[in-house]
Amino acid sequence: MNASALSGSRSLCRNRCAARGRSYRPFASVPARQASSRTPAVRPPAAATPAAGAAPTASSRRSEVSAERARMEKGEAAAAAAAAAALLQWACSGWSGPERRAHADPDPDDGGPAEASTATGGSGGSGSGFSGGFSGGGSGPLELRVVARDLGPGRGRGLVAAVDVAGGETLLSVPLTRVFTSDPDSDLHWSAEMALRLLRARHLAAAAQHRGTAARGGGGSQARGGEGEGEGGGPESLGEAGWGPWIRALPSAVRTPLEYGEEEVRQLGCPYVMEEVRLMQQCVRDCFEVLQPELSELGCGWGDFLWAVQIFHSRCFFEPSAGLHMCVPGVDLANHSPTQPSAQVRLRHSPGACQGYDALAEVAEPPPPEPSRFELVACEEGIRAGQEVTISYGRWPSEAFLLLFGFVPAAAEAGGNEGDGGSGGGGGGGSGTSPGECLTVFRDAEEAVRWCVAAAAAAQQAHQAQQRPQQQQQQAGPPGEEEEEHTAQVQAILRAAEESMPDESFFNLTVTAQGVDGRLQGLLEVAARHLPGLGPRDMLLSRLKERLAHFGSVDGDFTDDAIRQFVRSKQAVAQGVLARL
Ligand SMILES: C[S@@+](CC[C@H](N)C(=O)[O-])C[C@H]1O[C@@H](n2cnc3c(N)ncnc32)[C@H](O)[C@@H]1O
Repeated sequence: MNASALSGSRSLCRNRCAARGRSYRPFASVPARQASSRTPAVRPPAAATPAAGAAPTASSRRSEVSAERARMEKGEAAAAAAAAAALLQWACSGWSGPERRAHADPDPDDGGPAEASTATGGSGGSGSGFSGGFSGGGSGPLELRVVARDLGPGRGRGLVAAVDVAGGETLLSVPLTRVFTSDPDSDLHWSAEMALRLLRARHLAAAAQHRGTAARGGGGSQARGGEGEGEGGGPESLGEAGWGPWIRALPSAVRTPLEYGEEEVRQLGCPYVMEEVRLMQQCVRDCFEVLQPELSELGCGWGDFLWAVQIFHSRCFFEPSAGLHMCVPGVDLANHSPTQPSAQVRLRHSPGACQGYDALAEVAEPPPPEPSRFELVACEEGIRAGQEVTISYGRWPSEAFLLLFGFVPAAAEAGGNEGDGGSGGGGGGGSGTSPGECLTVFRDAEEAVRWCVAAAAAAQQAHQAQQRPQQQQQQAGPPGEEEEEHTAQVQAILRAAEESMPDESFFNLTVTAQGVDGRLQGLLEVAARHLPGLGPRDMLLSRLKERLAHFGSVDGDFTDDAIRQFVRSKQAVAQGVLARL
């Protein structure tokens, strides 16, 4: 029996929607620590030396500094390009997929030509594409159909088709031995456990690289790896030190709300999300406290740990049947498209892992064992040369994107062609929101019903005050009595709601661009039957206006564009529903 595709993109979604704080708390609380800021991606330039005899003017100094900065950025970009190019070859170790080129040493530091050097046709685009690198284990480098390319601020690197690709063609195929996978038996929170292993691997890979460099007399390209890595060595032969090529291609900075200060958390506006962010931040601080002794031995501090945790939050797939988080070198360069992904991922298992393999082996020579592989495959429509290769990370509300990936899909991406600068609408979730976007109206049934009871009481009081101002003052009962009456009402409504919708869970009651969550609608109808004076529509209108007010204005002074995008997306949902009520 041949290899079989086990999972499509739907079940192998990027990460689990662990955006709900409850599922995120791994340990009992230990004392909090102050977050320190991450190392910036671009180091400040070294002091420039003024020309002999001339006192540097402010402007000459500025231009020297910016020239130095540009040189450093170019150097870093070239190193990043080489590392990403080497990564794709390393990741596809043992793949017999796209044909191999008879070996000619491609120059990974040379952006443009390097791209053409492994492509079988035109690159379909100019710019800083990177490919090439060392062999994945055969006689020459694989002629991959994709290259990694820097797509600019706000998107980072991505994968781009180097040639026209037919529908269903495999673009990358990574053995599971080179997939960094969570340990399901660990007592630690999944991302903390993976972070510790990543930092240990980084430490060991750097030491191995240093030894390799020293043995070669100090020469050699960084991207080509250290001791034993050069020709495709990986964790299967080198243990933890074998992850070097992947680690060197990881971004040096990742920014998710785990790095937000209190002011940025407040800018999010929504109390539910603010609470979620604070819970996640606390959880990661707690994990750091627990792991600090082991981290110190690796020479790692809070900044390193935070970086590693965010690497996994922003790059893992979640495989639900085994409950595993998987970070897949090379495939982790694919960006998200909410509506028009050009590729998808799947897991292929080795014949030995397939049902019927043993029976077949009795009657015929079985094929040689193959490791299970994680693959990136072009969608049916195929991909044009030069087009970005994107996948869907899943249909999540924007808080999930924000909390884990640190970005919120832009309205233009949600509704129209990516990068077309259009205003969105249609195609996605409507109103320029991405599919899966929703607005939490109430966290749960109890909060909803308490709110309805309070709103009905306030409406009744306002009405009475209008009718008989004096009498109303005299008739108000003692506060304790009123409280009891409200609690009894809340209980009665909750019981009635449970009876009318016995199979529903009432967690996270939402509205979307398409309409109102049926559970919320049902709950409001039950509440309205018990509370005189307010209909379900009045209650929803009033609560949505309240929720809209939480988000303030999108013209606010946001420090992170992801926050602006988040606020804009939530406002769009609320406004869309309000307009249709
Ligand atoms: C799996 S990585 C993809 C590769 C990444 N761009 C890089 O440079 O390494 C996920 C990260 O890419 C960025 N990203 C992915 N899709 C994006 C999109 N549609 N818009 C903006 N940023 C995106 C986000 O920073 C996200 O956390």
